[in-house]
Amino acid sequence: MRVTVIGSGYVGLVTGACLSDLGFKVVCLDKDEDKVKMLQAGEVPIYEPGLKELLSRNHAEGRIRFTTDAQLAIDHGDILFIAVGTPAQEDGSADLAHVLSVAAMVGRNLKDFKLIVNKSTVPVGTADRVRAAVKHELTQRGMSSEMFDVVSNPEFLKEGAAIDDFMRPDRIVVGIDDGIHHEKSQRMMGDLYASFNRHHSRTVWMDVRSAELTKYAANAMLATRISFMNEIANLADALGADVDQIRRGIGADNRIGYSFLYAGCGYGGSCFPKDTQALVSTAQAHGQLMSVVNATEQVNERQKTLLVDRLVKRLGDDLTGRKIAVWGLAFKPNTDDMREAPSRVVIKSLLERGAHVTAYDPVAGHEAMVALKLDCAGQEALLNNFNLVAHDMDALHGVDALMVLTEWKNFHNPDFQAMKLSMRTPYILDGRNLYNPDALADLGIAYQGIGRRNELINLSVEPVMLETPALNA
Ligand SMILES: NC(=O)c1ccc[n+]([C@@H]2O[C@H](COP(=O)([O-])OP(=O)(O)OC[C@H]3O[C@@H](n4cnc5c(N)ncnc54)[C@H](O)[C@@H]3O)[C@@H](O)[C@H]2O)c1
Ligand SMILES: O=c1ccn([C@@H]2O[C@H](COP(=O)(O)OP(=O)(O)O[C@H]3O[C@H](CO)[C@@H](O)[C@H](O)[C@H]3O)[C@@H](O)[C@H]2O)c(=O)[nH]1
Repeated sequence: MRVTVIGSGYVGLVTGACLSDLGFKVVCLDKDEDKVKMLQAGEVPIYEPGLKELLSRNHAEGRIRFTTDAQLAIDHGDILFIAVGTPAQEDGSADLAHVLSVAAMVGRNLKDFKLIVNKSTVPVGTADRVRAAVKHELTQRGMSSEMFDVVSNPEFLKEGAAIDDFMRPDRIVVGIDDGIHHEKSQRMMGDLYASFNRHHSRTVWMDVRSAELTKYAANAMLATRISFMNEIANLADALGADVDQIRRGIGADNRIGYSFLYAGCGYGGSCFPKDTQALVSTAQAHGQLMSVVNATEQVNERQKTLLVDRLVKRLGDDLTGRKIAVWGLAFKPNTDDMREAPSRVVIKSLLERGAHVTAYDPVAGHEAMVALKLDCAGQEALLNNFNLVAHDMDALHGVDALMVLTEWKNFHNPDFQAMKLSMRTPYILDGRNLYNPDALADLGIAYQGIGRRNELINLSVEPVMLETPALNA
């Protein structure tokens, strides 16, 4: 069986690389010529651990190719994956333009039976729309409209751990509807994922609509856990309790489990924010309420501003003359993805208040500049007060505070003594709860985590007063 993957982003490239590594002959199609040229030259346009090695090995062994040639790509695969973006529109609903344009392109190029597998995250009913778009093109060409099937196979990989997630899935959700091709489609999907089902079946078979909704339900559930813990953390701060102890206390209950209970400065990324919005939007369109998911989003919006609110409480609303360091820009470690990263909200807010921001991220610096330029469109002067540095310690010279926004491994055990010497005021706002509050108090570093008994912890290190009294407001 041959595989074509349409869309060479995080999901498409990982899918293509992993399936080629399992022995399938894969063609990856993308409409972005620059991206395809890079891939053909052995470069990888995104940062995802292990991806470069996997692609170059399978490319060298002739199992994976990259192209912009739609006809070649459609001819190649027995299975055609759709893995293009489904970004949020203004009203929160998913933009299906890329998915439907791929469907039409498939219909224009189809010559014999193909199984179209939708891997993009799409609202319920999208498979029907894909089917209709392909049929429309086939009918235009006077061809049989029965020479394809559409199944749903949502993807559950996490960025930063994408290859491991793909190669060792908890489950594989496959939605297939009744119809003349049902048996054939089920057999093809079974063959495709046979390597993952050897010991026990990880495939959960269902109908297409349920599969489409399963993806949103999974992301909304995970996002809800995070927002729930963020609210517990904020309450813990007010009450003098420690959310990390609470996390361990509740995680030990098998019914709850330990995963996705980490409080922090809000969730970001290309999935949770847009998928929760899309779910709410779908529910609205069908006259249903999604109160829990709505609340999850609201809590997350508030959480992204929490660190700035705390800083302002200490230093005043006007941060002119203040220097703030930021460690971590990507929405999570091990990725360069800046989509909906909390750092974007934090940095813009600091710049708008007049602060000078010096930031460091091990890999996302370039993407961060692109994102911040977008965020500051029309207010470009704000970026005069922003600079990126190449080493974490370089961000700290003379700063009034350090904000840690992404839990990259190399931030876990920094040289606190050296940091203290470098900063104007030793004050850390830890958005990912990396540090031990008591240890930092002993070192004489003012510290605020998320839900770490903040009201009780050593904030006795007073902020430095600036020379111009107005700047101390
Ligand atoms: N990123 C993740 O971690 C993740 C995980 C699971 C599911 N998803 C879902 O998978 C889908 C893809 O996400 P992504 O992060 O890989 O997106 P992405 O933006 O990284 O990549 C999408 C790619 O599709 C290409 N493309 C767009 N239209 C095309 C067309 N007509 N023909 C060929 N190529 C086209 C773009 O050029 C781009 O390279 C989304 O629906 C997303 O919600 C993403
Ligand atoms: O306990 C936690 C876990 C995560 N996060 C934050 O949540 C966001 C998302 O993290 P994660 O889920 O690890 O990364 P994604 O790559 O966005 O993966 C999510 O979104 C993908 C796209 O739909 C799904 O495929 C994955 O299953 C789902 O975990 C990040 O900002 C994290 O910092 C927390 O704040 N606390």
